[in-house]
Amino acid sequence: MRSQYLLNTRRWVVRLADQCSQRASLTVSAQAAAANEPVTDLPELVSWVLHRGGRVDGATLANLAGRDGGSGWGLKCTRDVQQGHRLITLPNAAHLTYGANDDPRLLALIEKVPSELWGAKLALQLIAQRLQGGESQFASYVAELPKGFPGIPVFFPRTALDMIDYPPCSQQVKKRCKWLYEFSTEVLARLPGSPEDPFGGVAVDINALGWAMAAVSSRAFRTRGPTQPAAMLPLIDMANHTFSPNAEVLPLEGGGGAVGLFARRAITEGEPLLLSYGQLSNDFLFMDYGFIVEDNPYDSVQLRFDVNLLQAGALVANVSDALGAPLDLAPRTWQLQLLAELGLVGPAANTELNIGGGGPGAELLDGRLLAAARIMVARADGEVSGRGVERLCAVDRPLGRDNELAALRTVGGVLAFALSNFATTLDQDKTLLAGQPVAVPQAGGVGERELPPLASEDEALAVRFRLEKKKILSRALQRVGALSQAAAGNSELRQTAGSAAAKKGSKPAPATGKGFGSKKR
Ligand SMILES: C[S@@+](CC[C@H](N)C(=O)[O-])C[C@H]1O[C@@H](n2cnc3c(N)ncnc32)[C@H](O)[C@@H]1O
Repeated sequence: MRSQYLLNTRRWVVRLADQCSQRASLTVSAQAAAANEPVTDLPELVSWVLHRGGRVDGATLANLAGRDGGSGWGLKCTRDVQQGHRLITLPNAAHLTYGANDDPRLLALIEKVPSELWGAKLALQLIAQRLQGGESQFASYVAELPKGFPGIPVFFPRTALDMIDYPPCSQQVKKRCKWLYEFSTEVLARLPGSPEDPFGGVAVDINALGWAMAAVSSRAFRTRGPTQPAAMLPLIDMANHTFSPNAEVLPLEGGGGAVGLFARRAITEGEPLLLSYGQLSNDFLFMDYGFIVEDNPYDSVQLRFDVNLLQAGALVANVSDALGAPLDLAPRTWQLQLLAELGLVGPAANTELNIGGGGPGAELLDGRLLAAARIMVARADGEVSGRGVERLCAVDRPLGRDNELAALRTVGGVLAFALSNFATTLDQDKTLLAGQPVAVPQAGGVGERELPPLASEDEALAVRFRLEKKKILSRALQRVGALSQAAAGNSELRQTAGSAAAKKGSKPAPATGKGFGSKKR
């Protein structure tokens, strides 16, 4: 079956090109993505590694579907091994990468890809290897790569894409689709018949490029450092992800680029061999790997700072000034100066704020967000000036009782505002995931419309992704509540005269408009 597949490789890519000419966008390749046919003859991959000069000692491939921390195929330990044991050795010759020995036409094409899209560079090499079929030294490896990558949002149909409902991620998906479309139509489509063509006249279309990009983003390693080409590491790349891995990939000393998969601790026979793909947010896991981790300590909600965001938060939380009027956060010169010191305004400002994402046990609130609120609710610069950026950002070190209560209330309003920007609530998402429909307000606020039960795995993944964002915002709101209680009961905090006060007993008002930032990568 595998050799037949190899013979068909060229035709398979052409078939994707045919599909693309009939359809406009990448989302149409969902069918190809859904066809995540199980890889066949997996032990052959082990033979191939041995044939390429590698070693396998205590590891094998296994179908781990349903096991914790893994999906589909993975690696497992075949005997008890000690910490530091080398389970797989992969010499340089078994790494799928690119370099000076490759076809100059391929290297010239790779050069056309911007350096930050390192995965796309390697994807072009993967396509070249795929088109070589049985002549490629990596034929066995390439043939056993999944034919589709379900869960990766660039392959989602429109309905599932819309369900992500989190602009930093949706925008990033659109950006990726745009790049795939432009590179395939403006660069790849012009290659057949030209002297620059490294693909032997085969039309490589957006679906073929999308497949290769997904294969790379979900499997490649950067063992040679950030400035060197990435590599696919056959067999080792069958290891699934966890944040508490029992294995790790390390370069071999004096190994001329060879790498090994090592046991990080003693591992018993039958245990899955799990790597950490990195301390990644769900945005990265979702977009690059097609899965998310529940209660991921590295996941965050990204907000884009703007004084208007604080103003919206103050309005939502009914923060009033000393005279009881709604707080007006039009910044004064000294406030703008302090916001500039925080790096939140000005030409070189970094306005990205993150709620959560610092790792296990880390502070959920963004110190710069609280500092900005402390500055903006202060009525006189003496309340906040001269403290230094670090002190202003210290979440657990209020400057004064009234200032802190108003600042925390404003931050709570910002979080509630961010939550209100989702089309559904956290509980409604849980209902949807339980297979039930939910009723949500119509756009414009008049009447309700029913959201039907989720229709696909893609839709369920999109809803699980956004549910995790809502959980982070809810936890951050709880944290604000706890900090407010502590500040209110802290008798050592000096009352700061003239500062804005949080109006007690008032409920957050509904808000409209998006306060999310856009994902930069
Ligand atoms: C490097 S591959 C690992 C081998 C893969 N399981 C396979 O069958 O080819 C990475 C892919 O495995 C899956 N995966 C890895 N770790 C996972 C996890 N903790 N939860 C869900 N899926 C996971 C995802 O589909 C991901 O894109």
